Amino acid sequence: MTIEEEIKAIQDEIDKTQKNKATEHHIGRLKAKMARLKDDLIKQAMSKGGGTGGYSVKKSGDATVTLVGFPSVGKSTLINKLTDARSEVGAYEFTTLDVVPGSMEYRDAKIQILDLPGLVKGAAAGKGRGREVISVIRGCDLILMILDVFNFDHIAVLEKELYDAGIRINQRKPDVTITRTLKGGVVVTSTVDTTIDHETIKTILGEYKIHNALVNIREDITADQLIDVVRDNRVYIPAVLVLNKIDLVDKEHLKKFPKDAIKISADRELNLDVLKETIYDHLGFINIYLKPQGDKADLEEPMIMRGGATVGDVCDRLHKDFRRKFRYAKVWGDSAKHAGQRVGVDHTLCDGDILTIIIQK
Ligand SMILES: Nc1nc2c(ncn2[C@@H]2O[C@H](COP(=O)(O)OP(=O)(O)OP(=O)(O)O)[C@@H](O)[C@H]2O)c(=O)[nH]1
Ligand SMILES: [K+]
Ligand SMILES: [Mg+2]
Repeated sequence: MTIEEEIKAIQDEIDKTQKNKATEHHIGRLKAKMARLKDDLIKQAMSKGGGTGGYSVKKSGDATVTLVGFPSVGKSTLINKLTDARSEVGAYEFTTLDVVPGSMEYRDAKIQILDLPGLVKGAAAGKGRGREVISVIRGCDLILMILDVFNFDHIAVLEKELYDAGIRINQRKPDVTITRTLKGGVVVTSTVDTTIDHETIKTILGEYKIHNALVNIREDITADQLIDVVRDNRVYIPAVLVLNKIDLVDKEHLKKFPKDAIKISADRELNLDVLKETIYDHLGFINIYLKPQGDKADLEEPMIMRGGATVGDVCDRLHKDFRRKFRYAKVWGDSAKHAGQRVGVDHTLCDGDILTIIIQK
């Protein structure tokens, strides 16, 4: 049996198993097996490429957004309208074979957008340079899932490919920690009621050969989410649904699509301003004002960071040596307990904070 066939066999077994308390732990074991096989598949696909032919994409700007979709949904047409890029457009599939970067300036932010080759079914397992495309997607800050009015049902395939590649869209990392221990078995503590029972948790960990660990659960999670925590190679990225080519259908027909999809025509430039605003909002930028020691803060030109950024992130942005040479920082603003609070690299900043960084000379 090939890995694909094994995965299929396990999926069939999960599908035909009645879901109830008595079978929960059997299903948990099957899911863990399947997750492991999918990881094998990804590894296999990567080694086949021999490590060559990967796209080298230099990140630039304040954040990176990728255009993800099936061939010919209009990704290249869109990047040409949103940025300074000139990516080839064609009425045939796989016009784009490379990653094409563009830069969009919006409000005070410089946003990098990457046009990608079309993703197809089986991409996560390496089809159509799928692995290379996926590794670019894994590194981005926001995914635009591009669909067109003719093939909206492709959404399920896109979601599955991203999922199989370890990309979790519009999810937070579960608030669960697993700490390996030398003995004592698997001990589960939880601060909330959990839907999966402790036996199932142990079974799933056992599938990954974890027989001694402290599992601390602070949020109710599914078996699949527990597997994600065990695997620890998942990325959590926000995504926005974009429906292109709306110029080709009438208003009545458009009502059939989900409300939260941004409906555009890249070619006719319909609704692109709404899309830009949505991109900006989803990236959750914050402004940080730098204040050199003993001097006034620069209130004219804030530094644009992503929400959740730490003092260390600001150091990295300023200079490659800043984190190494860092001594301490002082903060004024919403993140500070008091004006001028002394903080370390792990301190999380808020929008509007004023920051002084002190480094070794
Ligand atoms: N009517 C209409 N056609 C569009 C629109 N956007 C793109 N197209 C057409 O759709 C076809 C495919 O566009 P591309 O921009 O090459 O699509 P792509 O997603 O980059 O395709 P690949 O690179 O092959 O994956 C071209 O013929 C475009 O002119 C749109 O908003 N409306
Ligand atoms: K095309
Ligand atoms: Mg293209």
